Amino acid sequence: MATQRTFPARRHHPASFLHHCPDTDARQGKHGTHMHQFINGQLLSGTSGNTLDVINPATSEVVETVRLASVTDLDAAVAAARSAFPAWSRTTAGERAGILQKFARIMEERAAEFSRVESSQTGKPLRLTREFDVPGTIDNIDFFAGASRHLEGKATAEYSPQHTSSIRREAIGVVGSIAPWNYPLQMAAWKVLPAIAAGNTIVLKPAEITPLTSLMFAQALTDAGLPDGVVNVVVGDGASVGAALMQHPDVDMVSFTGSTAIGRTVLEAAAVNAKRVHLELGGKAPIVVFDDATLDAAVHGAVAGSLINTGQDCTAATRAIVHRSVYEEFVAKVAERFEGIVLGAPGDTDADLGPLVSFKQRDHVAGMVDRARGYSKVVAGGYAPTDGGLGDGAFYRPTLVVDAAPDSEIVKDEVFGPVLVVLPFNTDDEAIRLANDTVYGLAASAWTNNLQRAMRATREIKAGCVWVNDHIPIISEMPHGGFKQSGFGKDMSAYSFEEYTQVKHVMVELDGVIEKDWHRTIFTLR
Ligand SMILES: NC(=O)c1ccc[n+]([C@@H]2O[C@H](COP(=O)([O-])OP(=O)(O)OC[C@H]3O[C@@H](n4cnc5c(N)ncnc54)[C@H](O)[C@@H]3O)[C@@H](O)[C@H]2O)c1
Ligand SMILES: C[N+](C)(C)CC=O
Repeated sequence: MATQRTFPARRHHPASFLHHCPDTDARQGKHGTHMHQFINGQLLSGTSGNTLDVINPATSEVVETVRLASVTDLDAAVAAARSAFPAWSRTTAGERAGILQKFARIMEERAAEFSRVESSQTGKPLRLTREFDVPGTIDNIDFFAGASRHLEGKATAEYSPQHTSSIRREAIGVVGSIAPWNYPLQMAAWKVLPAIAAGNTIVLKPAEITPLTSLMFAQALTDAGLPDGVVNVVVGDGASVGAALMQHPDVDMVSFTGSTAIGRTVLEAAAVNAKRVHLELGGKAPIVVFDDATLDAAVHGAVAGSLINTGQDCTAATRAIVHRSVYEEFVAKVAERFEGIVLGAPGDTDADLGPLVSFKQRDHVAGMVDRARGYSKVVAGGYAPTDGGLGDGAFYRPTLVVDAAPDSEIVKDEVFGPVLVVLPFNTDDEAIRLANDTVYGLAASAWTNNLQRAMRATREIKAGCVWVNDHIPIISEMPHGGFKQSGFGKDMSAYSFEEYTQVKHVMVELDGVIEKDWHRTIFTLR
């Protein structure tokens, strides 16, 4: 199934899931539905009194207007999840798998709709959502349907002569999850699926600017037979509703994907009640190109790996660390390919790349590039295009930066946009040192035809994933997650499933005696 997860060799319709809603008249707002909370199996309106427009960043059109959740809405969602937990956690693995299998088939039927809505709320090319986001999500659902039936533990046995010990792997309870805006559908899937497959219930807060496919996802799960309250989606802002979810006394585990800065606050909040924490944070992935690499393959990998999802990918190639003997050629070839990249709106079939998710994100990217001009050289891109109708969107040209010092902002900090910086190296030791010269450790790649070099890179680069001669592919069976300040815990794979369970040791005394041997050894019971 590797093909459906790899980056594909790229006009907007307003998002709509109105036909899933029970009461059209009550729900309609100027730009569509106002029912953007999914609590206890019902689509509801948020009660905070604040609204937020979901905007297609390719066109600046308003897709939907969301009435944001209040903390009271959040409390209702947590209460629904709490009350659904006893029954859901006692379902058999086979029952949970059956619902997930049905859900996967529903998602297949609605794939075009999911792809369209995902593109409209993020500006992503339909090519990307059709070939990557939606099929990847369906494969994930099928994976976790299977994983739910593979509870693992050590063998039951008499490790003490008087007792039989066995392992139970149990659900944790109510999970509070927070997701970012870069892959809204996939992130919802990565949070929800392992949690419910293991028998937990969940309250998910998607990024408030891209909530639509998370709501559709929850609704489709209900259509597949998921009981009310098992999955709840609350659309509210991070500082109030997000923080309240992480601190909620009735939430047993928190799972957060987003920036390292907010991740730290999540960790602090979880410490108060000693909650289990799962953090998937930022990245600054190196792509290390040795002198024996097939250079054109490395150039392709650098272009696709840095520009996927307009660079808004936590594993995106951001720092090309290139042997000095091939450095000039590498820079020239990447710059040429960057210049050839076509930008466009989701439905533009010629387009390779969409816009940034918002004008705010574009300004952040442009600000970092503008500051970098003061200490480095921008050899491709570095501006927001206005020709060909792109002026209405948050577009930014693929940007290549050279001659930056290893400790400069553009090399050290996460840009989260279509920007690649290239650094030269002379020795293998220097390459590995530069690759590890970051607080992040999410992903990395090494490009070489020398087996020993490849093996050294996979062993010595401190990252949760090291690719050899590729950069970006992910697969449901294998874990995704960081080292260092990229967080801890794994998404996807059996590792993720296990994180949403807790291991219980059950020890049964076998002989039925009142005074046990160990009592006599350490007590004189009188
Ligand atoms: N490691 C991974 O798997 C992974 C995947 C995708 C994105 N990311 C990271 O996410 C970041 C980009 O996403 P972003 O800008 O949405 O990140 P962000 O940290 O600003 O926001 C992420 C989520 O946290 C919420 N939030 C904001 N303030 C909060 C608070 N005080 N308490 C609780 N929740 C709060 C937001 O509403 C949003 O839903 C990048 O750093 C990227 O690397 C990591
Ligand atoms: C989800 N993933 C791994 C595709 C990219 C993270 O931002």
